Amino acid sequence: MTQISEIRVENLMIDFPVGGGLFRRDHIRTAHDVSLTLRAGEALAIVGESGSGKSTTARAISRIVKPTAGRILVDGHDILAPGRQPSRRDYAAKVQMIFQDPFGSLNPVHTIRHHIARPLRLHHPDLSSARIEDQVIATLTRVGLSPAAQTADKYPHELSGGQRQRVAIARAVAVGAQFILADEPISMLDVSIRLGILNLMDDMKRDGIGFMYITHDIATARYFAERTAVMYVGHMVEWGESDSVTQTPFHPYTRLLLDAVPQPGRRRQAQPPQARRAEIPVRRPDSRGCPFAARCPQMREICRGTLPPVTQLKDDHYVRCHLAETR
Ligand SMILES: Nc1ncnc2c1ncn2[C@@H]1O[C@H](COP(=O)(O)OP(=O)(O)OP(=O)(O)O)[C@@H](O)[C@H]1O
Repeated sequence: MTQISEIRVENLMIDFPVGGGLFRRDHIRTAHDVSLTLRAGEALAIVGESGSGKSTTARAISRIVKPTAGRILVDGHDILAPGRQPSRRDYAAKVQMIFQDPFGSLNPVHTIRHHIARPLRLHHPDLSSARIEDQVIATLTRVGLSPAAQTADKYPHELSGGQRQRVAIARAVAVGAQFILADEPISMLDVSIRLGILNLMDDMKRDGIGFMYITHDIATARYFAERTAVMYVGHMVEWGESDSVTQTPFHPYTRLLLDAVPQPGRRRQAQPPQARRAEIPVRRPDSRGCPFAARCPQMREICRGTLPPVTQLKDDHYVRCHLAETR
């Protein structure tokens, strides 16, 4: 299986039709000009509140959702271009999604062995049963589900939430995932076991697996991901090296997210009233202005009418904010 070293998303736009009659359909814009790069052995965190377009972006990369515009380049090859599309099965094996609720993706009537062995058989029809069993055991051991033979005999309901998420990761690895798009993989787990899953994914980075880590929690993004992109209503508002984005945040929305992170010994600052009151807006293809304007404590007149351009703050730190233009 050829190795993918980079998945680059360029200027992705995703619109969904909503309501309306047959001929006058309205659209909402879920992703606007999203550009990002996933690299083998690294994690990119996508951080933002509900509805910011994080999952839709991941679904476009995994080819579940067809983008309205933009390019997805896998090692330079545009997989959306006519005639250039890789086989769905091959791509799906290499680029896999895992979800918030691992129970939802496991079938309660089948053992863990079945869940790992079935995709292995599907993707490697030439493997003997003995080899499949060896791989099931090796994979369960690799994700920390030891003793693996005992775990393999169990049913999903006999495992804890953390163990089930490990099974979901094992299943992705078993079929040869090179990139894992992890959509809030720890948010439903007990706080005490979240770190174990993040550490497991961190180990897998060292084996060359690339991650897109979708989260509401900028604190775990900083812990796990080399790079972080903050999204707000379909727009990337700030991105770059995680340390730079989280230690020297520029965008008022990033600062709001960081301010909401509890820190021992620090009293939470009072948030500006605008940041608390405004509704999260719905964006349409013809929406203008900065998506965060209505909530922004530093909103200026230009923010209402003009989408801010991208400003480079440092070597690997970018922001879309009018305030950055007049620094
Ligand atoms: N198939 C669809 N049809 C119409 N609207 C959709 C569709 N899929 C997603 N949306 C809308 O797109 C917006 C972004 O959704 P998305 O799930 O990508 O956000 P998110 O940042 O991942 O949020 P969450 O953390 O809640 O999953 C939401 O307003 C959602 O309702």
